[in-house]
Amino acid sequence: MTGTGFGVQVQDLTVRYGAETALDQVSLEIAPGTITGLLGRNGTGKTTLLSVIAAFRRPTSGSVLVDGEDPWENPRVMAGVGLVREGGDWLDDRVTASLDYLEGARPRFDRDLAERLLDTFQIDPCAKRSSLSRGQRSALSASLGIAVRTELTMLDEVYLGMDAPSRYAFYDALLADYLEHPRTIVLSSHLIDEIDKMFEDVVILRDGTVLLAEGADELRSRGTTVTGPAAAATAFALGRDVVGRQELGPTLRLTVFGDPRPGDVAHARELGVELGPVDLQDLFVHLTAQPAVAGARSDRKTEAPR
Ligand SMILES: Nc1ncnc2c1ncn2[C@@H]1O[C@H](COP(=O)(O)OP(=O)(O)OP(=O)(O)O)[C@@H](O)[C@H]1O
Repeated sequence: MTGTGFGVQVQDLTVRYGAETALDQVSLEIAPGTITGLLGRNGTGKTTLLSVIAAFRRPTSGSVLVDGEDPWENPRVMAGVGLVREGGDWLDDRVTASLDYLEGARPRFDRDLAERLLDTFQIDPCAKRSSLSRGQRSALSASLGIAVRTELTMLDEVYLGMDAPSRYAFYDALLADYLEHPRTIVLSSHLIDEIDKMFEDVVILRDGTVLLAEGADELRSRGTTVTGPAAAATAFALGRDVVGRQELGPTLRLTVFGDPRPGDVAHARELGVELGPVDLQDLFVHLTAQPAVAGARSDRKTEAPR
């Protein structure tokens, strides 16, 4: 699903807050019409990056292009860019006033959808945002973030305050609307296991730099789970980078990181172990816990949209 929505090119982007360097020479690309997971541990620069892309903040140096143009004071581009944060501080206090505002200001805003989502999350449109619980404020922000349908929609950990049923309702609603109305979506998070199936591309930030930027499937293919009798699984994993271990009675499941090797399938069959796919969450924890990873790319080359 590509070609609809705004693409983003970030080149050598540095942002400093006084002596603190939040982003250091970051280069990456977000293809139009994709869902990208922007991942990183706390304080790695995710919000700062999204704020610069949304033109809330000027970079210290480097450049950002959204749909081919500098977004700063650019009404055409900004009309198609939405950055949604958890607390809904971008919204009016009265929910209906936010709906009225978005209807006037954002041509693609779907009020019916917004009202249906508010109903799903049991939010009274006549309520005041300040009277809602934290989870309801998150759900309000997330609902309007979906319904606004900006060509580039960035959701910055918007679902953190929501309980599990609400989060799953949000993921379902976002995916359904994305399939019907393709656009570019960036989801920032450090909680990955619930949403990793949605990502087509993944950017992982670490200490203000790009640790890795690639297709989610490509990243997943760099890890394998090995399941079988403990001795056999251990024999298969010998000399490999083991990043996860789970004992299930006499059975052992190991998660190994690294590109598959020729002969792996035959070797697994000989040993009587099963090879399977890996969770992005496991790889994320491994990659971001370590000082350096061989093979991780420090930037993302320009790619034709897939
Ligand atoms: N307004 C600010 N003034 C000074 N330092 C800041 C400011 N905003 C962010 N920082 C610092 O910049 C770095 C990156 O912060 P940022 O909020 O972008 O990270 P994040 O990845 O979004 O974190 P989290 O997952 O915790 O929300 C952190 O070290 C943070 O302390």
